[in-house]
Amino acid sequence: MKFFLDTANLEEIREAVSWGVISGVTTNPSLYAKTGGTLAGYEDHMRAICAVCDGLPVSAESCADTTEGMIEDGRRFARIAPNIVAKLPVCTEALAATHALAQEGISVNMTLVFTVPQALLAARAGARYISPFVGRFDDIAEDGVEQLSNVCAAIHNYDFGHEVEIIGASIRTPNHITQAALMGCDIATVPFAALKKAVKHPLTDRGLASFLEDWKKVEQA
Ligand SMILES: O=C[C@H](O)COP(=O)(O)O
Repeated sequence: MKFFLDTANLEEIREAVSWGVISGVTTNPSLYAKTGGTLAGYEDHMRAICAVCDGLPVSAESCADTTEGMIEDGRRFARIAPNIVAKLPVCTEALAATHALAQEGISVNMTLVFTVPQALLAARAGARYISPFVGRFDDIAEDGVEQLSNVCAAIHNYDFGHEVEIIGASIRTPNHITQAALMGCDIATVPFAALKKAVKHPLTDRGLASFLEDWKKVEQA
C-alpha cells in the first residue's frame, strides 16, 4: 500500500517527503482554507506543492458545480504542473467531466465516495483514483473500514480498461492504516498528524529508552 499525504500544508509535505514514504498528496478546499491561503494564491500554492512533490501525483479539488466548470478547472489545474490530478466530488456532473478529462489525458481523483455503486460509476467514467471515505462513516457510528473493504473488493473484481487505484481517504488512525493495508487498498491518504502517530508505538519508545540506558553502561565500562 502506498501513502499519500492528506494536507495542503507545505511544511508538512516537505517533512513527510524527506522521510521517503510519500507517493502523492491530496488536498481539498478545507485543507487549503487551513493554510490561510487566498483564492488568488491557490494556483501558486498548488504549484509549490507540485514542485516539492517532484512528479508525484497531487490532487487539486474543483469547487465548480457544473460539468463545464469542472472540465475548465481540470484543464486549468493540468496547466499548473504535469503531476496534478483533478479532484472531483462524485455526482452526475462530475462523471461527465471525468469522462471528458480522461479523454484529454487529465487524471481525475473522484472524491466523497461512500458506496460501491459510486465507486463503480467513477471507475467506469474514467477516474484514475477513487477516494472512499473511512473516518466520516465512523463519525456517524457506521463501520468505515467495512465500507472501504466493500469498495476495494468490488473495484478489484474488474478491469476498467485503464489503471484505477483506490485511495482510502478520511483516514484518522493507525488502525485505519492497518485495516486498509490488510484488505489490499492501493493507497491510504493520511493527515500528517496521523502519519506521525503511525510511526510510534509505546513498546518502541520503551525499547529505545532501555537500549540507550544500557549503552551508557557500555560507555562507562
Ligand atoms: O478529502 C478527503 C479527506 O481525506 C477527508 O478527511 P476528513 O474526513 O478527515 O476531513
